[in-house]
Amino acid sequence: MAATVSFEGRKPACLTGARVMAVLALAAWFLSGCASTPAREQNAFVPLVSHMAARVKTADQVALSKWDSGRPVHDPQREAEVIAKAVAAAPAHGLATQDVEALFTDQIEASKQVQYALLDAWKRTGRAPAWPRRSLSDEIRPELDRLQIEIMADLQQLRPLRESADCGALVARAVDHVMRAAAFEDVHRAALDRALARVCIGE
Ligand SMILES: O=C(O)C(=O)C[C@]1(C(=O)O)C=C[C@@H](O)C=C1
Repeated sequence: MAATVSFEGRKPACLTGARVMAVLALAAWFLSGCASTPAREQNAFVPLVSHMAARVKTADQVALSKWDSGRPVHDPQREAEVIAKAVAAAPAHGLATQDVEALFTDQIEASKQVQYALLDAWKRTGRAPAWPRRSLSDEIRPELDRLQIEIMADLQQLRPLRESADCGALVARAVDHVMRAAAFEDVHRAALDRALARVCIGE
């Protein structure tokens, strides 16, 4: 006869009420992401990550315009303009100029990462997608300028949280949220990580 395990006469320890409560509490803590972060702050980084993700995605259009024009990805003059504009706006947003310079250097690097990846892929197949064309100077760069203003405003709001111990977890949570909505490809996801590299301070 097969041996059976009987609990007769004693309640299995794992089913006691106190233990169930403890497991549920632990699960709630785990699912909430960061136990010490108030609920209203759980999605605090979503606007910043959304705007940075939109900037990353705009690199598709930049790459296409460069494919058509043959202009190089790296445009040092434009980069200097982007950084100078952000640095000039830093004091009004309560941000340190070095911080803003680092953050927008990262945004530019993320854009170049996408551009090089797409242009290389298009070179390999010998053609670029048939997306509608947009003017770099009249449409795409003004859009990047608008996103820059949004990102600066987001950074102003997030000043204390960027220094908190929960920053990394909150950014990761926001990335998950934005990625679910945006259906990004791997190239954009990797570039977004690059863009976010120096968002958390003092980790
Ligand atoms: O405006 C361009 O030409 C871009 O490629 C965009 C961008 C940026 O991210 O702002 C990225 C790389 C260039 O070196 C300059 C600027």
